[in-house]
Amino acid sequence: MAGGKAERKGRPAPQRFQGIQFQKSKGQHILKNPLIVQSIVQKAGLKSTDIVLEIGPGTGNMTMKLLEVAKKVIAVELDPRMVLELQRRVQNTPYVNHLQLIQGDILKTELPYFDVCVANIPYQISSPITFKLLSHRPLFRCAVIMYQKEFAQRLVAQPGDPLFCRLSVNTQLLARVFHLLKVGKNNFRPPPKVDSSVVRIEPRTPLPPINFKEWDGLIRLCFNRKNKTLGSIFRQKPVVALLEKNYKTFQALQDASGSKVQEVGADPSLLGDLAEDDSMEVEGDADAMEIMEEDGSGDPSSFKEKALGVLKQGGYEDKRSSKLTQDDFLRMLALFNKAGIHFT
Ligand SMILES: C[S@@+](CC[C@H](N)C(=O)[O-])C[C@H]1O[C@@H](n2cnc3c(N)ncnc32)[C@H](O)[C@@H]1O
Repeated sequence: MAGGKAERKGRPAPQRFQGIQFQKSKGQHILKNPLIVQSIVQKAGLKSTDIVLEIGPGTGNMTMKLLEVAKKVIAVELDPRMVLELQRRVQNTPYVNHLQLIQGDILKTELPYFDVCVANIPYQISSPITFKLLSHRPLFRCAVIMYQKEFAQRLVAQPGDPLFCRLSVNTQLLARVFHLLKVGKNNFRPPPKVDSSVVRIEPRTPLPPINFKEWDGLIRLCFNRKNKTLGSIFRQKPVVALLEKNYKTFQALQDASGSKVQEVGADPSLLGDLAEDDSMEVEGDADAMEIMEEDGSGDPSSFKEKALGVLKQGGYEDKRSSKLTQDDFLRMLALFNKAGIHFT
């Protein structure tokens, strides 16, 4: 049994399984409650024809259940000790030819074709793996993934929720997301410090025909200070300077080409960029920007007035990003781009 003897001198005994010591640096928290494993597999709604991608199978508690239902499981595991353990576990079972085990880092692995992804992932790769899946083509049917509870809450947060953020907007642009199940820390061995939640992700198809770099530029800017009005964000000197620079570059490109510059369409390879979980990188910190905010009494023909004019036209000037819907952001981006204002 994992853990072996009880605690020695107040230190928790090392957590082991079949001689394997679990490594926190690899997010190795094994799901030990069979009822939770069963519930996750059942909520994935698998068909007997499905190819399932499992990320981080570990010792294979979920893998064995997936093999009972799916046609094939492709499991990508970083730790060679876990790969050996899972190979040992599946051999001499009827499923041995239905499991393809790949040893490697899922973030560096070219994803194979799969219908459904089911995974209890290491939480440190939550954001990049979510966007890697969502930029994979052909699209999968759904993903049922265990995340740290707070991350899951941000994924599904709606406008007006305190946790509504750039992650919520970007994920929900690409997929419908549903909270399925809360999972307490004691269902894992060793127990992590945080609670967990299982989320279902269904990719949207087709995606809105927008340039994702432009989209992300706008969303970063808006969520840099999500509780400020958009009018106040677009009055900040560094923001005005950045947008004006983009504007001039775009105009120059148009002049040089002698025609309208082609907009980049909905290219899924650009989706990976949405994974970075920080806010807009306009030079200067938020407090400094407060001081640098323009007073609004400037030259009406200035670039700042042009940008504010777009906000007014759409009725956004007094709105806050924390309360805006996906459609609001899409409409705002279209208005800015129509006025020649760009975010990349
Ligand atoms: C939270 S454990 C889940 C284990 C098992 N699926 C379960 O539910 O009991 C995460 C697993 O992902 C593996 N892992 C960590 N980083 C990984 C990566 N970058 N690529 C693939 N697997 C990874 C760990 O070695 C570990 O086995």
